Amino acid sequence: MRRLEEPGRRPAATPCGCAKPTLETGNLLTEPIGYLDSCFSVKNGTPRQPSICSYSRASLRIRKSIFNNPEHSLMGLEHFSHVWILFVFHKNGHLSYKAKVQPPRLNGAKTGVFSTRSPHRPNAIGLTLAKLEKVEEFVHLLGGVIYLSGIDMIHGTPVLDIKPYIADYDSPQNLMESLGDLNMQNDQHKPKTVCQSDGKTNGCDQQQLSGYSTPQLYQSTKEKPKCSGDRASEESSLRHSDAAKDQQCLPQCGERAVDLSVEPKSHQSPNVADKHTGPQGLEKTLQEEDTDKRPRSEEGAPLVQGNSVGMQLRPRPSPARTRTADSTAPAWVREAPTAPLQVRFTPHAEVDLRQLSSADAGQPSFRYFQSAEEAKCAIEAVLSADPRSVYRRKLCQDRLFYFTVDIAHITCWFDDGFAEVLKIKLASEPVHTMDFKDP
Ligand SMILES: C[S@@+](CC[C@H](N)C(=O)[O-])C[C@H]1O[C@@H](n2cnc3c(N)ncnc32)[C@H](O)[C@@H]1O
Repeated sequence: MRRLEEPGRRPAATPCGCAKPTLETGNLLTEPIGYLDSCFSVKNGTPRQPSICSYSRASLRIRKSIFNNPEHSLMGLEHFSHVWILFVFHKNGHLSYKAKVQPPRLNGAKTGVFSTRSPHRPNAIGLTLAKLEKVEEFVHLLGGVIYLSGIDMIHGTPVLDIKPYIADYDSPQNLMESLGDLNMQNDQHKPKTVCQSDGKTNGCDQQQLSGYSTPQLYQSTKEKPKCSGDRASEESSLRHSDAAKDQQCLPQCGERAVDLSVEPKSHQSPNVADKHTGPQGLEKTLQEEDTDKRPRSEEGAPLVQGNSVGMQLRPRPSPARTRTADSTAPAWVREAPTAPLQVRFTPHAEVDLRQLSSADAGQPSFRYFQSAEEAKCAIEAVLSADPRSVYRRKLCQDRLFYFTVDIAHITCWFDDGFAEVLKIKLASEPVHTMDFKDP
């Protein structure tokens, strides 16, 4: 039986003295899901990033004690080509509270720890994108094993979690209507503004401050975000548009590369998309895969050498899978159970939104959004993707749906193929920028 609380670890107390559950405070007591068997035994010589050596190999046996039904934990993972591994830099000796570090590439110069991948960090947590070579299900009394390549972790590394790499979610190229698309269409290559504060005075250059001179996180801009009034129809038309036309089009800002799907190539299954770039340098492209020169088994699968792993790679089962230029994932991660919804605003809701964003009449204005248009885009994006739970969508379709974003409390309803915003009011508890303040 797992112990949830260790002696000595106390849940943090609230100002009123009551104990707060550890998850609420972020004081997580970690329990490694397994310890890595790695081809690297010591830090010295271990690649500094996974992309450096795609043949560096490791395996991870999942500890059975972690789950109630351990045999299920790896289910479905074999459909992904890459995984994120979250781990502890256990050979660092101690946690590091140095705010500046000297990454090797800076050749002796220092920079802030959060701008680096340094192993010396306050929580000693590492993040590696590795290629998933094989998944071995749980057998009898033994925990399941995953086999990885392209790793930068040493033997014995405690692993905290595994998450699938999903190009649609994890690659900035595939982000829909990112803030960058909305606000920075013309200054993509400009360095970001950095404010340096000595704690007493604001050390920002006045020019740089222009966007931050109010207490808001963001200040309104005059720039109108390019937010399509009807994303749902845009998406579906893009999806179904003729391939030749698609191929001539390069994705514009705000468009999703994923939507410009090309006709599947003859060797691909129909739901395979060959569009995304992904973990660079980690995986071979489709073409390269065919010219792989590694030793092969009789079945044609590349044979992996290496004593700790000693495995033979088999072609993974490929049910409905979506393939990007560099990674694969099961099709379900891209195929939402429902088509994107059209989003409408009643005239009343439009007025509400304008009122909410008007800075006059003592009305608080948005803290995160830069304008009413941006707020509208955000609301559209949220609703278009149908934020309802499956239960609500299937069994309580006629219920009003509420959510809060920034200072806006939104009331809407759904029907076949659309969501309609009925009312937008000032939220009684707007989303705060900081829930936990420094003491
Ligand atoms: C620069 S870190 C990057 C790790 C990860 N990709 C990240 O960005 O969080 C990689 C280096 O950490 C060191 N390292 C790997 N595993 C470690 C462990 N378990 N404890 C301490 N250091 C480790 C090795 O020297 C390796 O070269």
